[in-house]
Amino acid sequence: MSVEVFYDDDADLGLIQAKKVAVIGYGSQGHAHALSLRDSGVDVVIGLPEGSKSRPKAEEQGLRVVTPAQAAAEADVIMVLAPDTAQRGIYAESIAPNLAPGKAIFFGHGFNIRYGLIKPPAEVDVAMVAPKGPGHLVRRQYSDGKGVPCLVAVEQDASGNALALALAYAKGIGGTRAGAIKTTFTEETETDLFGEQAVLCGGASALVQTGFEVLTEAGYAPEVAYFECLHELKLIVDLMYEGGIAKMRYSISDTAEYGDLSRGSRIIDSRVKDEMRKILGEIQSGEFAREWVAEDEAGRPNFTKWQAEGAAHPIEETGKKLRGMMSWVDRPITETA
Ligand SMILES: NC(=O)C1=CN([C@@H]2O[C@H](COP(=O)(O)OP(=O)(O)OC[C@H]3O[C@@H](n4cnc5c(N)ncnc54)[C@H](OP(=O)(O)O)[C@@H]3O)[C@@H](O)[C@H]2O)C=CC1
Ligand SMILES: CC[C@](O)(C(C)=O)C(=O)O
Ligand SMILES: [Mg+2]
Ligand SMILES: [Mg+2]
Repeated sequence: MSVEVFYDDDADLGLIQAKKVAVIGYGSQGHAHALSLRDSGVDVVIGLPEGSKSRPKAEEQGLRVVTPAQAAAEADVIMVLAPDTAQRGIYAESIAPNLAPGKAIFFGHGFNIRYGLIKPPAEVDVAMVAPKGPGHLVRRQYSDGKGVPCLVAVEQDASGNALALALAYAKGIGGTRAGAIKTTFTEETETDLFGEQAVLCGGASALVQTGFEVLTEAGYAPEVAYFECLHELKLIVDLMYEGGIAKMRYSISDTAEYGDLSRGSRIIDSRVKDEMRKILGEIQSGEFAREWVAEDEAGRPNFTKWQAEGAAHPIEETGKKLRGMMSWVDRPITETA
């Protein structure tokens, strides 16, 4: 393997325990990083605006909450875990005035650095610790004594110790239990955006919805269509996760495997591959980033419309009804402690 992977023994937790860490934002990633760092013996302060709805939650969970500016002023390491579109404004208003030589600014995703929306001064370390999974799973895995693999990257090494500090941070959230892979801000940003748009979120959601539509429009029961197109996807993906596509194909019937081998490439055909390449091009050129920043600045008209359309899709109503009957779906991933 050509990538460098670091585990617990390669990381010195003492490096991050010796620093004060400000976590800016307390959402999916923010709560996971802050609680796990605290449980790893790190001095953590949360930075949130006065009116933030995340404030009571962080305080109930025993964390000290101050404004982003105060947190940035107090801390040696500032981890920015606010929404990507909010980070540029938070940086200009609250972080930049509180940076000083010897401090470090960390990110959970490289978007703002990769697209030049944030340009930290040369005297500070700039690094990334990006878990390869949703924040609620990051916290749950840490609490269960495990970890979610993460990517680490250094954009600017003013101290000469930025990678060691990033690895210490990764250890504090359980990342080096599973493995921390060294990468760059560019590679993390472009692959993360591609993965979520073409495969994991955009691709998978469209595949599931379209399959459900084809079955129900042909007169099959929505409940049966839901099982075939959504529910069983987890069971199939669990097998892929455990042992790759080969293990999934080993476990399914010969009939399913023949259908997979003979029909799959008719669904994901060369037109789909060309479209994936186009999407990657928009990410690499910065076109997607410009579009998303403009959409956010305009008050997210398309985002809101598409979100509402997705929520109103008939598969959601069917799923809500069916999940209520499934006693084994009893611990939502978004429930963490
Ligand atoms: N979601 C995930 O699992 C993953 C996210 N990432 C990256 O992590 C970062 C955070 O994303 P995510 O956890 O999804 O974010 P969320 O949307 O879940 O949470 C954002 C948090 O930031 C707070 N916030 C909003 N505006 C400000 C502000 N002006 N100043 C300070 N805090 C603010 C929000 O508070 P309020 O509740 O008041 O809105 C909320 O607590 C992003 O860079 C993202 O790309 C990386 C890997 C996976
Ligand atoms: C797949 C979506 C993701 O990239 C993630 C959980 O890793 C995100 O930005 O939320
Ligand atoms: Mg991701
Ligand atoms: Mg992402």
